[in-house]
Amino acid sequence: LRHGPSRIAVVGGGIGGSAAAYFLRQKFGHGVQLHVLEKAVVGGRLDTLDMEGSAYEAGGSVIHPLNLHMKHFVKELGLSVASPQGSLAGVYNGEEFVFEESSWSFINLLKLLWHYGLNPLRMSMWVEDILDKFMRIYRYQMHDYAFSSNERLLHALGGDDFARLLNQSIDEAMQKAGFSQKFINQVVCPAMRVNYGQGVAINGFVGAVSLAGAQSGLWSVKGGNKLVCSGLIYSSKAEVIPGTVVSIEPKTRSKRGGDPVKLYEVTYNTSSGLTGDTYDIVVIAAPLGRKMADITFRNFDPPIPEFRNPYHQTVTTLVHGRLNTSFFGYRDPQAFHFGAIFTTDNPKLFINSLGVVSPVGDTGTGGKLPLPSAVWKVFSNEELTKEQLGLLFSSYDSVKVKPWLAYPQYSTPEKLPPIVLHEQLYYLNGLERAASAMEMSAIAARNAALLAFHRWHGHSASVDQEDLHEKLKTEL
Ligand SMILES: Cc1cc2nc3c(=O)[nH]c(=O)nc-3n(C[C@H](O)[C@H](O)[C@H](O)COP(=O)(O)OP(=O)(O)OC[C@H]3O[C@@H](n4cnc5c(N)ncnc54)[C@H](O)[C@@H]3O)c2cc1C
Ligand SMILES: CC(C)=CCC/C(C)=C/CC/C(C)=C/CSC[C@H](N)C(=O)O
Repeated sequence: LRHGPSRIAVVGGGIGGSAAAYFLRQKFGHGVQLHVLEKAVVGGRLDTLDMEGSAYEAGGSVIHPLNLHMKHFVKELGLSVASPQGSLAGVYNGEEFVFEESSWSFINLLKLLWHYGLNPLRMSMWVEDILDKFMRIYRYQMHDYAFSSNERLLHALGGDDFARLLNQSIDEAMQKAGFSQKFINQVVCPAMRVNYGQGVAINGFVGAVSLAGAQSGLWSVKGGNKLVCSGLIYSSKAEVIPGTVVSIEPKTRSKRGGDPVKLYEVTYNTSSGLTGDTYDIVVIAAPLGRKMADITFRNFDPPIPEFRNPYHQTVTTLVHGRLNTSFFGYRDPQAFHFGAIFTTDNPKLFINSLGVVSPVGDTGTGGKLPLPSAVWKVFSNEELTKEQLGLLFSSYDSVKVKPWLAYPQYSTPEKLPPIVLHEQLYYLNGLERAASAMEMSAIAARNAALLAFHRWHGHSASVDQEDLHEKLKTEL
């Protein structure tokens, strides 16, 4: 029997890296030394901004009720759940509201039927069907199965349907499924713009995830979602090493009287200069690319190919102020009841969405009306100018801005990067090119930990099994 590895490095301390540390500890046990190398702060794209003494989610904020890994982490770490406050939504096309939610659910139903016929109901069923297939991952992972590529993982969940979704835009996928263009433009497109800052040209899979992100029952972590990352790293007893990984190189060390040992030399930049360490296994949990985790893979034979990995800028702007309702065509502020404004695709619009937000410590007021002066979260592709802020708000006290390289710039056909970069060198964030969400990184993390474990011990039967859905039907 092969000994376990002595040392494992995880590059990146976001939700992907911290979940990887947690699952690696679970699989490899307490004998292995775990390092999480982080160039900035633990949490990555889960972070808060402070405004007037309270903290607000500025990155990943909402979690789906069926995101079972996130749910498990929160329970395991003893954290609490916060439910976002409900507010009335409107869809603005740059000139007028094309849909206005009512506080009466019956009126809403009639409005939806009047505007879009059965499209909304059919969309719920369409998304539900995709979610049902997606949920198979939990059963596979519970039974310790891993996948060596992102394509195989997705194929094991949704077969050719998921492969097709990656090859066509959400616009094409929904048109083919019989949804009306009016519904796609006025309902589906605004959901893509608020969630991914991109329109309906994004791939059908991320489009479906985005629609799931508009369902009811969404939640977040009381105190901030990033608490999950610090909690997972603490519970995995991993050591956080502050440093920017700049290169990884394979090395072979000869052992007296034994077989040569294969290792990876990881070089990283710290405040006191360049340094390095060697590891048996390395898991990269940060998006690779020139503008991202710019890591050089030295002396690999064959070389590790570079893959195109463009990321999209989303700017989060928090504003404590009074909305200028006349910008949205409401002369009388009293008549303006929306707390969430979504937008259709109009090049003249300089925002993707704006909505009233609560501090992370707050469970929300449960009220439906925005306060006259509230904290608004604005998503835009570019930083808002003073003039633009002046157009949106009649007055404001404070503004906080956080630009992100937030999500992959999606296009079709979507090619997914490899998971296995070398024998014991793994890459998590390729799955983000299918869809970026906290749960996707957690799923990729568990898969990488299982894969590393099975490949280390030569358990080939637990990797890339076909027809798992059928095989597991008879298992408890
Ligand atoms: C504005 C915004 C809103 C979002 N909203 C939601 C939402 O509501 N729900 C949802 O599910 N998802 C949401 N997401 C997406 C979600 O936040 C991400 O999918 C998820 O957080 C990605 O986690 P990760 O750990 O894979 O990557 P990251 O969080 O990017 O973590 C990578 C880490 O690696 C570090 N790093 C990078 N390069 C190096 C290097 N060379 N050496 C060492 N460390 C390095 C980085 O500093 C970072 O901490 C949102 C994202 C943004 C930006
Ligand atoms: C992975 C699955 C099955 C579901 C995830 C659904 C989900 C929570 C999607 C949201 C993804 C996302 C990138 C949202 C960004 S904006 C979020 C929110 N509207 C905000 O205002 O911050």
